[in-house]
Amino acid sequence: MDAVALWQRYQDWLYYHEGLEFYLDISRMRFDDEFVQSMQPGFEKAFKEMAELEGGAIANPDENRMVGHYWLRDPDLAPTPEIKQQIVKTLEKIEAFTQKVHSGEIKPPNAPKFTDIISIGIGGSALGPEFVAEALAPDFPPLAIHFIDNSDPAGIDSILNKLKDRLASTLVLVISKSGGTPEPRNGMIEVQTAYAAQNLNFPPQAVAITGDGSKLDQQAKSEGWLDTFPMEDWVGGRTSEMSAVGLVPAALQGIDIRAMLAGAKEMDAATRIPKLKENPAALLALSWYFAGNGKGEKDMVVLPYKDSLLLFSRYLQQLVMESLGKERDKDGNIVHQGIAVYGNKGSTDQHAYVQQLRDGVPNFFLTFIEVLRDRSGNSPEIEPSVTSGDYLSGFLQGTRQALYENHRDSITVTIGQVNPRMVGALIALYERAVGFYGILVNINAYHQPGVEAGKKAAATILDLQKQVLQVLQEEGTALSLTQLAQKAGASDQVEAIYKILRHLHANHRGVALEGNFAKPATLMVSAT
Ligand SMILES: O=P(O)(O)OC[C@H]1O[C@](O)(CO)[C@@H](O)[C@@H]1O
Repeated sequence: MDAVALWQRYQDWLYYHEGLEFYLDISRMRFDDEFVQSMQPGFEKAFKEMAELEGGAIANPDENRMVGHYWLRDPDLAPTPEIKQQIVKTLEKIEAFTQKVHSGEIKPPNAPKFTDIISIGIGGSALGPEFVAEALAPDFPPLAIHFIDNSDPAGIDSILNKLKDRLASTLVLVISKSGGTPEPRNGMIEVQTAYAAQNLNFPPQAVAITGDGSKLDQQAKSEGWLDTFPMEDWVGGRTSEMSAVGLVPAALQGIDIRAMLAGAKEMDAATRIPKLKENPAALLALSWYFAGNGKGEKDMVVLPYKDSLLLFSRYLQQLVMESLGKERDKDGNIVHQGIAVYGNKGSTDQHAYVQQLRDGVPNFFLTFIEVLRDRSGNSPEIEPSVTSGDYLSGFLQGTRQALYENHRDSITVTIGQVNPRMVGALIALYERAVGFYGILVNINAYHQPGVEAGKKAAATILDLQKQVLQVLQEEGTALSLTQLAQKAGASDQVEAIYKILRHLHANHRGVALEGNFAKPATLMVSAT
């Protein structure tokens, strides 16, 4: 297609939302009218099912749950007055709590005000708050946030060391919908231990955000924690940014959560329109389907040309891959669905992997995210009539063009600026696009059965570790790995036992390994 035809295609397919100052350009996806026609029945179904979901249908049948993240930003849509009340009350409670923390009315026992937050959570209980903090937190927030989103002792130390002198004024948010996920539980215990080491009383500085009646909820209530906020049963982890999970940390950092909710509500309204060309989420889902042939054959590379949106691709990774990455469709057929997502930011990534994108294996499509406003205030000129922002903008256009010329398709999302309203809108846009795509490919986008397998296997390893340690202590003599496995009743688990022992040995955990480490079968193990 020549430049004139492309310009026409751009205009034919441009979606623009005036209220949000939001543009979606899918003109550089090479679908034709016949493809669009063929997708119409799928979209009819998607619009209908999405309306049912918003109306309170059990859209996650495996877990017998409603899917209600859309109600969080428009409580009038909630299917019952009780749910509506719950949403409104939680929001008011978050605002009242935040105001009191900021004013010092709610304060830690040994300091005049809270200065910092440690937010402990993983997956959907971390990625949204992390993305939003990076995108929107002011340079000097009322409370500075630090995330523990893993069970890595060195990572936890790094945060605790930085906060050593400020633990007395640090508020701890423990975020877990289930209240039983091991990583946040471990993080919480590590932080509690650090508080105890400084003779600080943990409960008056701790807040739980969790499902009603969960283990964490019970603990917070029985120990008299500072407060608890609910995570509703009908909100999934990866769509929880606009629930207390995302709103509490955002509000505490001074981010305008009402604006985030308003932006999401506006985008929800736009993506509720049952017409493909007038619905930006449907246009995204159409493009994803086209790119990967409805089978995820191409990866989604997300490249925001704005530093503050760095974590958007990481956030989308969970939203898209945990939602769409499914072995079976809704009829039980094996389909192995999904779309792989990666990316960081432009133009930075142009000097990392864009070489391969341009010239290498064509197994992806791109999503450029362009932000029109360069900065608040004026820019100095780097060269006559050229600013750094002009360069960034030029790099985006240039890369889009160079990739297209080499048959690499792309979507471009353009927004006026990165502010709470727009971040809310972007989250809402992708939540809906994922929902539509899930319906198009007939999978349940709201469960995550695959994650359970890894969790169960990890629990088995930890049980095996306990068994092995017990045998070693009882034996009191050096054993080969095979002997130890036999005595532990796990003859088929020699490799797992070897890895457990190697880790314990490296950490001086009462286990000595001797022999040739290049030939693990020769190793002898004893208790120290
Ligand atoms: O909030 P929770 O219950 O601790 O779960 C954390 C994450 O773990 C998962 O259940 C599985 O990874 C995610 O869906 C969820 O966001």
